[in-house]
Amino acid sequence: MTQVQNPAQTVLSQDDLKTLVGQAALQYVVPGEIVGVGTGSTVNKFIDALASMKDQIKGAVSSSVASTARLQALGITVFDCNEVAELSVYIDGADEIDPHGYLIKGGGAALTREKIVAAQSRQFVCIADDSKLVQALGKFPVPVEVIPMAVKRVTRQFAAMGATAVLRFKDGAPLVTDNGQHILDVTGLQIADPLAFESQVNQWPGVVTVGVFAFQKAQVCLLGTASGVKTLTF
Ligand SMILES: O=C(CO)[C@H](O)[C@H](O)COP(=O)(O)O
Repeated sequence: MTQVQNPAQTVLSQDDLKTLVGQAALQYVVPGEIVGVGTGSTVNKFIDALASMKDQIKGAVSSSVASTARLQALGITVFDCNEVAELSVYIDGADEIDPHGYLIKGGGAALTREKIVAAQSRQFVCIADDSKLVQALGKFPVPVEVIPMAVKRVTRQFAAMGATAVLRFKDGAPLVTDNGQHILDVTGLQIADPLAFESQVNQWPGVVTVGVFAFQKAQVCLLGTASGVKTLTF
């Protein structure tokens, strides 16, 4: 584990920690290449920092409509995922990070495209404040993107394993993702084996993506702490 100190020992807000890790992630961006970009408030800090490198990179592949809009507003070219065979690095946040680099993601409802871009990248660098580091995944409700006609069926399948799935709403209606699907937020899960859990839920008809990233885990995590940025490698 390496650590960048906060020499003045100033009190850092959660927003400051996100800014710190967003800037620290620039060291993983390869000049002349296309970078994979995630979604969320921490990634927004990375996108803002990336603007300083926009003339050194070819552009980005984005994981959401929101990130695409932010990248383009800063003058960064956004490529379609199908135009790019492989990315050297994918930078994204997380809702939970365990000691193996397994993640829960999808708090921002972008999990499907995030998993696709992560799978297309040689290295996943996760950026987060230290509140996201946990011993075991599952306190944060696991987002699962589901085709609308399967919502009730998948809800019953989670109930059969003793968990509770709740349909996510936005502005008084079921949230519709960038892919036209819904999100179930699942609590009461025991995720002893994230790889097995991801495999199992992936097989249920109607499930598009489960927000446990075990097959697409992080290789590096830049964690914002009161004393600076800690680098964890998995
Ligand atoms: O998975 C995500 C979006 O689908 C985000 O990366 C995750 O929710 C963390 O977001 P934030 O940086 O705002 O805490």
